[in-house]
Formats: sequence, C-alpha cells, structure tokens
Amino acid sequence: MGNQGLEQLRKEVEAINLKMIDLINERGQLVQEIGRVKETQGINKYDPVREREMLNIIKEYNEGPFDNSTIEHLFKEIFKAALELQQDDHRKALLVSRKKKPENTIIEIKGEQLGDGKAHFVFGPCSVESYDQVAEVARAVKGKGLNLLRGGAYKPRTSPYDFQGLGLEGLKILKQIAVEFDLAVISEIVTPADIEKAVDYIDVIQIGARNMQNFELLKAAGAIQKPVLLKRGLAATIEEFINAAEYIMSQGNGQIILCERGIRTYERATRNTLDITAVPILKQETHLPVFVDVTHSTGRRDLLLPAAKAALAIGADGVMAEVHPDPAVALSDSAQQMNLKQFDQFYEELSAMQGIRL
Ligand SMILES: C=C(O[C@@H]1C=C(C(=O)O)C=C[C@H]1O)C(=O)O
Repeated sequence: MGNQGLEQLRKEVEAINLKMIDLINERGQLVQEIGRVKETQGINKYDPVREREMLNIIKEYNEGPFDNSTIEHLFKEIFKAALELQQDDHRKALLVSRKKKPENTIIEIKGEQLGDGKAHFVFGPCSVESYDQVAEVARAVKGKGLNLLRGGAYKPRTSPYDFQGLGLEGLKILKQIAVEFDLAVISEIVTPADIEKAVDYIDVIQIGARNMQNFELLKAAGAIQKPVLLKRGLAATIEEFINAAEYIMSQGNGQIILCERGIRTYERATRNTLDITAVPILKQETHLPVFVDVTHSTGRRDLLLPAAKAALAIGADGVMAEVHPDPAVALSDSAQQMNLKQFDQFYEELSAMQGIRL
C-alpha cells in the first residue's frame, strides 16, 4: 500500500475520531440529564447493576475485531467519566485547594503572618519536661525576636514504656511561659476530648504525624477557631495529607498550617526521608502555609541547617526545629535536638541565607 493509501485510511480514522467525540459528548449530556433526575429523586448516582446490564448488551452485540474484555474495559472508562460528569463540579474542588481559593491563606499568630512570603520559625523542645527547661529555650527564642515556641505535652511514642509527656501539667507550663515571655505556644493534642480544654492553654493545636488520619481528632480540630498545625503522616501520600486538611476545613476552621516532616522509606541514613518537593506541590495544590520540620525528617543534627535552607529555598513558609538546653538528658529525641549554642549558630547561618525574607 502506497503512501496515498495510508493517508486515506488515516483521514477515515480522523473522521471517526470526531464522530466519536460527538457521540461521547451526546452520551455525556444524556447522562448529565439522568444525574439531574436522580438528584431530584435522591437516588445514588452510581448504579453498578445498570452498568452491568449495559455491558452485557454491549458484549452480546460486539462482533470484533476487539475482544469483549477490551470493549468492556473501554466502556467502563466511559461510564466512569460519565459518573464524574454527574458529580457537581464545585463539590469536587476541595476547600483547601487553590482551585477553590487562588490567593494564599495568611494565618496571624502573635503578630506574625504565616503564609505572607516571609520565613517564619517554630523552635522549642521535643517534650515539655519542666518549667525551667522550657523557659531556657523560650528566652533564646525571644532573644532572636521570634514569637513561636513549640513543646510537647502529650507524646505519642513508639514504645508505651517511653516518656509519655506531662499532659495537662505540660500545657500549664506552656501557658505560663507564653504569658511571661509573650510568645505563642504550639503543642500536640492527641484526643478529640482534649481539644476544647487545650484552647485555654495553647495558641496553636498540633496534630501529629501518627494522628494525621485520626478523623475524629481532625473533626474536633475543625470545630474550634484556633490555628492547627497538621503534620504529614509517616506513610501518607500528598493527596491523603491534603484530604486530612480538608477534614479540618470542612468543619469550619480554615486556619491550617501544613507541615512536611519526612516520610518512611527504605533509606536508613536519615530518620525519615524529607520529601522536599512536597512543599511546592502543597503550595500549588492548596492555599495553606507550608512548614518543614527539619528535626523529625532528618533525625540528624548535622542535617538541620542544609535541610532548613533547602526548605526555604524551595518555597516553604517556615521551618520547625527542636531545641533543648541539654539534649543529652532530654526525655525524648535526644540525638536530634540542638543545644542553645547550636541553636544560635543554626539561626545565624540560616538568617544569613541569600534571598531569605525575615
Ligand atoms: C447514567 C447513569 O448513571 C451512571 C452512569 C452510567 C453511564 O454512564 O451509562 C450508568 C450507570 C450509573 O453508574 C444511569 O444510572 O443510567
């Protein structure tokens, strides 16, 4: 067959493509109409029995050259696309998505505007151990002109025999520190029932990696009007992370800060693997501020500074890191927290970074 024959055949294929588009769209319009009828009758959009009936008729009719399994596959895709057409469009766009809200969400905490394009920082010990221990770090944080302090009161630990945190006593210490040093304090809450009482003690509720898909906790955090710092789960995809944030926002609380904290991979050189490109993806997909926790993602003191630089360079709104007056005796995470001298040096070098806006 010469080139002319080939061209003729291709023209015929092209003409069929166009006819198919018309037919598929005509079908789509009918399905949309069916969707509207179902809506008024309160019937489920998805109807697998009806789909099966149609597939049986289609297979009965099919004379090849495509075999029945291929035809079935193609039509299943058409049904799926048709079903998506039936779901109404704005229900599909998540509240946390850029599609829904193109401009950045800015969260104001103690005069800082998280999400404003400048770099923000959250420092503090892994666990609240005593008033004096937190006060020492608070003094160092305040000394740098910073306003946000973290400290864990409820500690979800891998082993039940590890230090579980001071609980309410820890929150009380944080509250006292917040008042005395004029700081905003961030602490993790692990039980829905504790959220309501926690708002009296802390300024930002943290939902930790292990609780990212604790949906009752997310809903409880959505029902209050306080900023929530939501950490990505250990093995959560970005989509799951975004949906976890949606749980909070769908309850009415839009003050959400996302925090990438590393994910579990086969790599053992670091405690977790910092998924650095999650930052620009989350910035593109959502309108929420994005932080990077360099302590838990790396688990290594020597990597805190390069990881923090990378986070800011790639567009993170802030960095979180752990600081302890004497990491060697810390009741949790002793290998990765900075002491006060290392903290000074870390902050000095980070704030000298080119292009950083403090
Ligand atoms: C159009 C309908 O809704 C859905 C879409 C279908 C389709 O594309 O043909 C079939 C069944 C349903 O899952 C219907 O119920 O008829």
